[in-house]
Amino acid sequence: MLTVKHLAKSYNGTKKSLTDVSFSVSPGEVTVIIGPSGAGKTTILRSINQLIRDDDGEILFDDVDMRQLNRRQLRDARSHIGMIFQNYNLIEPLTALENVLHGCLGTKSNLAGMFSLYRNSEKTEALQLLQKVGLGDFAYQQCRNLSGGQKQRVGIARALMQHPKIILCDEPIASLDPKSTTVVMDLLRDLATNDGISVLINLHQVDIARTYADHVIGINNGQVVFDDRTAALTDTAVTDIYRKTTSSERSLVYEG
Ligand SMILES: Nc1ncnc2c1ncn2[C@@H]1O[C@H](COP(=O)(O)OP(=O)(O)OP(=O)(O)O)[C@@H](O)[C@H]1O
Repeated sequence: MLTVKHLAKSYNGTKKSLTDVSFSVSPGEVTVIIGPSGAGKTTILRSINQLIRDDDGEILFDDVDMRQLNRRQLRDARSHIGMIFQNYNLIEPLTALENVLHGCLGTKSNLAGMFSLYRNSEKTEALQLLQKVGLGDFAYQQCRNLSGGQKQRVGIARALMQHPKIILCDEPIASLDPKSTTVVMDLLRDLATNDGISVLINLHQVDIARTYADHVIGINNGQVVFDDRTAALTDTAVTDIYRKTTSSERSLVYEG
């Protein structure tokens, strides 16, 4: 359903943040990307829905290359891709319900979106989604009054409002305590297993990757150094993924 081929990205024209990155994400699976800080995990995730423009490669989402789409086509494709962020990206003064409703803005005309005109069926669905993530009683609370774990669950409900085929999560638990981490990861796992939604997650916590992932991709220095089922993620493999790159290896990546 998602295949990334030979993706390359340089932010400043010389240093390559990604070099020839290829991998696939299967339907209904949790795929976790791990790797040291600065390895390129966020760059990969943001390239998939073209929040940043990569330099080379293919991003096949349901066999269509995201890189070749015009603005309207890209907006349409993005409406099937949910995003979950470390800092939640909610509108804090608005209620949980209003934030979830924002998930369907991508399907509305500019005018309806500007005036936040939602159908009753959409409001009902947003309430149901808040119940699904365990926040039925918080629908009318301003998001600024919610805990981090609750905010992330609002973010998940907002993504679900898009009826996504895939949810991209950039360090979704980085700001959460262990209890909230479990709630959020259980929820993401459940969406893959029971709703058939593909979930692609950038994580720093190897133990969480081992617990929740079907498939792990290891990135080091802008390159894929591990791509296998979770059972193959041995301690040796983890050490290799997190190894420091030597200056000669880095110079390979720096070449133009
Ligand atoms: N906007 C930018 N301008 C210039 N360089 C950037 C930009 N964003 C990222 N980079 C560089 O690209 C490389 C990959 O960054 P990226 O944020 O994708 O890594 P990451 O693996 O997600 O790191 P972290 O785990 O710390 O979030 C790093 O060397 C980073 O400094």
